Amino acid sequence: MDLFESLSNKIAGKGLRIVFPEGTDPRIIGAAVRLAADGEIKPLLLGDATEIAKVAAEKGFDITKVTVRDPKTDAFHDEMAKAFVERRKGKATPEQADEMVKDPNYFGTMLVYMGKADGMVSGAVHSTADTVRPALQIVKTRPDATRISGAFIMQRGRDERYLFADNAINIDPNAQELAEIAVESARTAKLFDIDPKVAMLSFSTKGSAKAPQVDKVVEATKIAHDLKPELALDGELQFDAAFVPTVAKLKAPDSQVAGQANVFIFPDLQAGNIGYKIAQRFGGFEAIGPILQGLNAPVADLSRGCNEEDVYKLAIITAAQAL
Ligand SMILES: CC(C)(COP(=O)(O)OP(=O)(O)OC[C@H]1O[C@@H](n2cnc3c(N)ncnc32)[C@H](O)[C@@H]1OP(=O)(O)O)[C@@H](O)C(=O)NCCC(=O)NCCS
Ligand SMILES: CC(=O)OP(=O)(O)O
Repeated sequence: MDLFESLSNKIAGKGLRIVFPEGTDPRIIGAAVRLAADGEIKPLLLGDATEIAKVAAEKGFDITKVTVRDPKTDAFHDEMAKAFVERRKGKATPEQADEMVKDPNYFGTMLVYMGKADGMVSGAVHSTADTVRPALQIVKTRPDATRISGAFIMQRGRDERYLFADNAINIDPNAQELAEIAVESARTAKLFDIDPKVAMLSFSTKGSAKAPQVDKVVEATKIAHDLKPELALDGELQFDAAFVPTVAKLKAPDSQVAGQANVFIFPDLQAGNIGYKIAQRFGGFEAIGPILQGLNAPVADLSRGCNEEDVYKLAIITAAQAL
């Protein structure tokens, strides 16, 4: 079954509410209208109602089934500002909170934190830092996770599907952080029907190069094995050794993962972000994400280069993460 058919079946009838802080963007409005028409997700657009109605009319969207709220004038503002101050525990004054929750990304994140929305999708207009900072500060990590990272489902056709991480958050993770990203990515992969075989990527395969950057990946591989001994995970592997069976036989003949990997862990964000965009733009892969993993509640950060279809699909994934 197609991934989105399967996810749509999972969320059907649950009435999950997804908030979109960038309510005046035509890609967001278009996706929200489609989701409302499907009836499986209740979309909530944030922004000035007149402005949203104007953009919708210009693009020919019927927004009658979509709820709109304006963070600048919302009746819930005072209650939210109070909850924000409590959550930030001395890191925000009431005056700061008063202004901050008028920001759509903070308002949307607070709705998720306060249980008024099941998930949030933003980032079509805002940078990743501005999109995810509220989630890092307010929603925070799950009790059993220590780091938040960003994964992409990379899909080509109906059946070819991989997970890449971290492509969005941790700029230069140390070995411990990289190991935790790998373990968390395996967990995310299962959500999307991928039986994880995790490759810890490097420019070296099994000692073929020597450098501190390689040592970090070797160390991360050891830590990840200790964290989850039962997980099929190996490193350090170059991408060809991880992915191509004939190359794996030459470069890493004893590996149970080389040549068969489907979860690819990049050593840092330079490699991860560049890597996914190359697969997307040269390789014809659909890049769905970044899906934030390790958070207490689902918040997703779109790439600013996204289209309406990307928004629609990431909303379905975000709703599925809320189950
Ligand atoms: C995500 C990012 C914005 C966070 O950095 P920041 O805004 O400087 O955040 P801070 O260090 O001030 O931390 C803010 C809060 O988030 C928490 N935090 C930061 N990174 C975290 C992580 N990876 N996991 C869990 N919590 C994290 C901090 O502990 C802090 O919590 P506190 O305020 O309650 O003490 C930053 O790592 C970043 O810019 N990453 C790259 C994003 C990017 O451009 N990606 C490419 C495009 S997708
Ligand atoms: C994930 C990502 O690279 O986001 P953006 O393109 O918005 O920087």
